[in-house]
Amino acid sequence: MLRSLRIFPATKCQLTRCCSGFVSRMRYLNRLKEDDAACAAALQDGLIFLFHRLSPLLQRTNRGTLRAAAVPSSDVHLILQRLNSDASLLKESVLIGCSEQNQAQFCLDVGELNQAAVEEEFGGTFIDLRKAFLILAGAEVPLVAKGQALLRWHQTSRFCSATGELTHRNQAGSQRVCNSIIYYPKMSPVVIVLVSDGRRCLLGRQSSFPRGMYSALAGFCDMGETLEETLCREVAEEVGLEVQSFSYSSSQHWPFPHSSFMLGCHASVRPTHTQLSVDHSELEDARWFSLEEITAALHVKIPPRRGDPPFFWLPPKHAIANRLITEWMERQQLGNGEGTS
Ligand SMILES: NC(=O)C1=CN([C@@H]2O[C@H](COP(=O)(O)OP(=O)(O)OC[C@H]3O[C@@H](n4cnc5c(N)ncnc54)[C@H](OP(=O)(O)O)[C@@H]3O)[C@@H](O)[C@H]2O)C=CC1
Ligand SMILES: [Mg+2]
Repeated sequence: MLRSLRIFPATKCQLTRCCSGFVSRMRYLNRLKEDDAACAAALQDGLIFLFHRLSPLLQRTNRGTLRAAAVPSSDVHLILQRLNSDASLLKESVLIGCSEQNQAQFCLDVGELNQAAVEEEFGGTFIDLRKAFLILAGAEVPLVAKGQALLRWHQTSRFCSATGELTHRNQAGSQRVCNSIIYYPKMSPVVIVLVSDGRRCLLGRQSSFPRGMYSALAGFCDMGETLEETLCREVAEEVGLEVQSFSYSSSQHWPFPHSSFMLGCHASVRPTHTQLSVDHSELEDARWFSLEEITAALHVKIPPRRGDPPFFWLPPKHAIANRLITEWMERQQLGNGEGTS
């Protein structure tokens, strides 16, 4: 069996950090993680993405679209006071990034407050993240994903699994400590792979997906597995195919189900061995799709509205599955569908 790994040329925005501020921003963020006083000071001038029981606050823009609300910390402080909240709530904010203007970005879960009252004060709505992911676009999507993942981790890591005692977080929220034991946020590695036979690509759907949505195949890495072992095993398990070659594309953090590190790949199977044997305990359906079908689906507006005729649609633009499918389509259009595509 041939199993080769090729690295795709990185896109400009991924690796060419030509703006000189990048290094200073990264060093600033690192300092905020290590220095509680500096982080507390940054919080006073920071921007906060609000959540209520892990659902992000979305506000309507002037153009009628929805976007995740990044609220100045001083405004959050005033509104929390108006809602009679304990001032210590603001300190529970977790550091998630730094804007190009060097303004620290945080997330905060106000789940202990009345949801309707907070929504009214901030002029927005808390929306379940899975639904929000189908609506949101733009640079703040990864921040919202990271914020929810970190908030979830803090909410489920309050006790030390060795001693049973309470753990304590640093101001940035990048770690929790019990005596000498330090806990860091955890992610599960997942391989996501777009399989092609050179002419068509393979998509599947789980019964839990929204109606009509198909995506690339994905699976969690087992302990001790390499990326390539997981990829070949998952394709064999889920659709009964043997991968001939594959190439790495790119990666993404994904907050579901509990924070996954998605490693995106393309894989090819022999055009003579494309008969699917779908494991229906894992996938409701899996099918080969032509270039024409994929091109049309990439232009469908999502999520479909109630009453729309049944059609298949693809994950949103910011999902790595969409990136893999778009890459495949572009290479097919260039007539370069052979090899690892
Ligand atoms: N960003 C994107 O574009 C996409 C992201 N994804 C993500 O990839 C993830 C993995 O894909 P999926 O097909 O579900 O994975 P798998 O094919 O590995 O199947 C999921 C099952 O694996 C078991 N499992 C093993 N390790 C873990 C772990 N660390 N965490 C949770 N379950 C585990 C569970 O089984 P049991 O409960 O029986 O133990 C679970 O139900 C999905 O959760 C989804 O969020 C998927 C498609 C697109
Ligand atoms: Mg799977």
